[in-house]
Amino acid sequence: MAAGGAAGPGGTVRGPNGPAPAAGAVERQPDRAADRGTRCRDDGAGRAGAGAGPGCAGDPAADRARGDLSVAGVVDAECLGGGGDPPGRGAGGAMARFVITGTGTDVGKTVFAAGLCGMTGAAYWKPVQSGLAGNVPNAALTGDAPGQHSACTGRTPTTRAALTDVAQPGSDRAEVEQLSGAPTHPEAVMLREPLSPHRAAELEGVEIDAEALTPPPGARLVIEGAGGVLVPLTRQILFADLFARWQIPVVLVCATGLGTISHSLSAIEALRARGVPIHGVAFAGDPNGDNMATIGQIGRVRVLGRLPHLARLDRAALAQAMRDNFRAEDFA
Ligand SMILES: Nc1ncnc2c1ncn2[C@@H]1O[C@H](COP(=O)(O)OP(=O)(O)OP(=O)(O)O)[C@@H](O)[C@H]1O
Ligand SMILES: C[C@H](N)[C@@H](CCCCCC(=O)O)NC(=O)O
Ligand SMILES: [Mg+2]
Repeated sequence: MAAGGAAGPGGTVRGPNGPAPAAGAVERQPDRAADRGTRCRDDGAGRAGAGAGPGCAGDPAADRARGDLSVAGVVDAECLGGGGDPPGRGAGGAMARFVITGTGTDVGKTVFAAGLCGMTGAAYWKPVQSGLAGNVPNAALTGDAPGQHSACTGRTPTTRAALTDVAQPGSDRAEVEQLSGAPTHPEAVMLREPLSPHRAAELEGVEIDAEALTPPPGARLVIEGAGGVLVPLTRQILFADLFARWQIPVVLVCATGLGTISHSLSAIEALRARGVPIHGVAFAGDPNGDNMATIGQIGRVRVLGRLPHLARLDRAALAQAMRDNFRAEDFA
């Protein structure tokens, strides 16, 4: 069975209030820093100097908007002459399409994607979802042979979940609808086991046709990958390869705590090696100004903000946290 294609049956998009309008196409984006004229001077001490433009450390409004970033002296890529990757803004500001990827699974991509959809009015699409049988990784399910897998799960290998215009409980799509009310596109591929898509697909006898995975139309779109940047879709094609083909700017969601520097810089290198445009990094987790600054500086990426852990995660709290910690104009 081959699986793939744009946004499921008919390329439809649904929200709580019914189908949303769809228009537009993917296009390569011009340089945003030049567009905004916001490159900043670095004073040599890792902090933007006087005259820093909006969006750079040293700009009081930007610092306020980014919460603790200014405290640690974060210098974003624009300030260091980095951040030269193509941005998420198209000619005339008409297009705002972003891929949300991350350093790994469970880093907070779906929650950030929901927040971004809520903040910008974008629609959401997750092309490939694995783990509908329970989004909890289970080492016992990673056996090589389908027979072993079957024995571990105590049932015969599943068939691919039916594509539906209604978000499936437990899917990232359902979580985004709940947390944002955004219109969502059906997944192109849904797989039951909480495994890398290539393996979940093999266990179900599904052949993922990566060539056929084409983003749905729409000027405002947030696309979420599965797991981290080098997760295999098939044994030949990784998510980063797909992003390179699409040339849609990615936002890399990174943790803030110990271990994130190497994970984040590795992901950035992998994306750059494939020519994937990086829009910036969105952090998720507790404050850690130096980790964020270090990743921004060494990775030459724009630091877009940090989404804190929310004790009560609901639509209102997420919308408020996005307003407090990110700037909508950075995603315009
Ligand atoms: N800011 C936050 N506040 C509270 N809980 C959060 C926050 N961000 C993420 N979580 C929780 O952490 C878990 C993992 O987050 P999330 O589902 O967004 O990860 P993910 O990167 O999308 O993973 P996957 O690779 O499976 O798509 C979820 O239970 C989610 O509700
Ligand atoms: C099961 C997870 N939740 C996720 C897939 C994560 C794959 C991680 C593979 C790896 O890096 O080892 N699926 C998904 O986002 O649809
Ligand atoms: Mg997710």
